[in-house]
Amino acid sequence: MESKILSRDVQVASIGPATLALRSRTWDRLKFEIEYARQRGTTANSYLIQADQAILIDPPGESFTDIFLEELAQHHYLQRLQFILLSHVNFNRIATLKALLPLAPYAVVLCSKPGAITLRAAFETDPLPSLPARDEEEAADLGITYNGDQSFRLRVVRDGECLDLGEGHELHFRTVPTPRHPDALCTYDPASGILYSDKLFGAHVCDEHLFDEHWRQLSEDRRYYFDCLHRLQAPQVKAALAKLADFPASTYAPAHGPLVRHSLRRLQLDYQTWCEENPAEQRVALLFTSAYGNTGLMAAALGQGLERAGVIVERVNCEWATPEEIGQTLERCQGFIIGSPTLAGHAPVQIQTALGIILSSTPNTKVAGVFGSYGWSGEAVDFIESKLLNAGFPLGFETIRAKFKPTTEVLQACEQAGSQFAQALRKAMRARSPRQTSGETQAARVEQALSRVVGSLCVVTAQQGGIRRGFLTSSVAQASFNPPGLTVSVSKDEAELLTQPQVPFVLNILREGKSSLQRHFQRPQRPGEDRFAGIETIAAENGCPILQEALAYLECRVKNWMGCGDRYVVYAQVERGKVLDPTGVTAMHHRRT
Ligand SMILES: Cc1cc2nc3c(=O)[nH]c(=O)nc-3n(C[C@H](O)[C@H](O)[C@H](O)COP(=O)(O)O)c2cc1C
Repeated sequence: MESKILSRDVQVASIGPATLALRSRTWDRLKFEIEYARQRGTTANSYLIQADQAILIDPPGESFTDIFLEELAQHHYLQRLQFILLSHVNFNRIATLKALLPLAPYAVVLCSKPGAITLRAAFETDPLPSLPARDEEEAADLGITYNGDQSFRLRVVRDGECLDLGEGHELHFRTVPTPRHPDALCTYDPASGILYSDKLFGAHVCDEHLFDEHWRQLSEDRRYYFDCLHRLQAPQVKAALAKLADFPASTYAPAHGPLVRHSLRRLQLDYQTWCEENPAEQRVALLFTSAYGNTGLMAAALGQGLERAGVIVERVNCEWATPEEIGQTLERCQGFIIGSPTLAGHAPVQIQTALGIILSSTPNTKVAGVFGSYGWSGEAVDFIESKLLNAGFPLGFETIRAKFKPTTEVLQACEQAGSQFAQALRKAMRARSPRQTSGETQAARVEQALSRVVGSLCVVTAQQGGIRRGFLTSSVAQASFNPPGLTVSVSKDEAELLTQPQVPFVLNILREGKSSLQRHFQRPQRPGEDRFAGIETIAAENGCPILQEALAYLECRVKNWMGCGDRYVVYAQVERGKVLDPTGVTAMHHRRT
């Protein structure tokens, strides 16, 4: 708990024979880079192998230099450090290296050939402070082989090369160049079964978990990390995976986030799938007008964020575009963002025209976004947002409003919103392209076609013998209007709860973006478990729990049911109900078949 109060620390733990992980942690967003936009903090992972010879793998960047070196010195006599491996070279890391080398004067720096070019250039422009004098006698006392060379020692590691540290730690190096890190190296240690995977298999997440026993909770962060870092270099990542496949690794030790041990095979398969994914073009229409340039500045920042996340942006200044051009652009794009100033209490007429086109001819499956600058009342943005929400468009980011000229913070928020929008778009596109089932049987075709029927995600909550129960369902449909009634399809286990006349229950309709509730109620209830521990609820008038984070709820009473195949269909009448979050969007379940 205490570590959450500290903004930075170094977590140290043994992860294998003679092997320590030193994770420099920050709970803050480390940098203003798109990959940190989920704001889950990050860890810069370093590793220390203390065999006959000692190697430090990947010292962290300069935000951690002092705390890291202080901690490292607690675990190793730095004079005796023989190797420092840089899996890739960046300027941040060089700062720590420059502080470390005078403390570890006998250490040889290892990196790939392209890494050595960067390193030499950095040391030429900003030379290393002179290292303490070294001599063979002192080296011998320390148990180090030393050839008397007084200069900074750099050794280029080639693909396939090995380095024997003793005690079975014979490191195997593989170069894994990508456009973003042309100098990247991965290293396998057979003594521990650890593959030091650098930028592969990581996540920008900071918490107490050293390993990935909570891997299900990491899936979105891992995917986000992949999308930000690797999506645009998928062919090179695929080649890297093939190169590393020979190593029988039992643990991946990445540069960021938890080490991968419990979900190693799963993450391997995920990476292979993500690399294979048809990089379907993602195109967003950025529609705006700007009388004095303020909304225009916001549009520029949003466009930048979208493009950095790999999305094609079609910018349309509605002042100059014809309605046909606007319509055609919207048709080509899977999402749109609309920005407007407020002038005399309204959006300018050109924006009203664009909005009319959207509302009359754009399917509400497209992801939308709203932004704009205003002076005092800002009606235009509110108006556009409410029209889009009422029409059922999902919003890819929370609407952004700037008072007059946007500040640097607002522009940063716009750029970040661009990347968030790209993620929402990707998610929506994935949901709309279900995985093919294998084979071309009639049953497979039926399953695929049936999966196109989507339902809102709901949690049914009820009480049985004083015990509160709840389960997730997406098989809900309105069945009657007067009186209002609905049907829920339930499994045979769940039917026990609802197949009784007049039994009350609450249907909690979930909100898009609240996947924690979904995950919670997805897993089966364990005997004796309080299903609602840690979940905020209030009691409905019928006595059943209402989930406070739901989008809306309906208090229902069972009237009838029938067995249908492997399920029961329950008909219930709705007695009361309320929308809890008028601006939220209903969460939908798109089946993966
Ligand atoms: C003629 C005029 C009328 C305006 N009317 C409103 C208004 O009714 N409500 C409001 O919040 N801002 C109003 N504003 C302020 C603008 O919305 C604000 O200056 C905004 O930054 C303009 O954005 P732009 O630079 O993208 O055109 C008005 C500005 C002008 C010049």
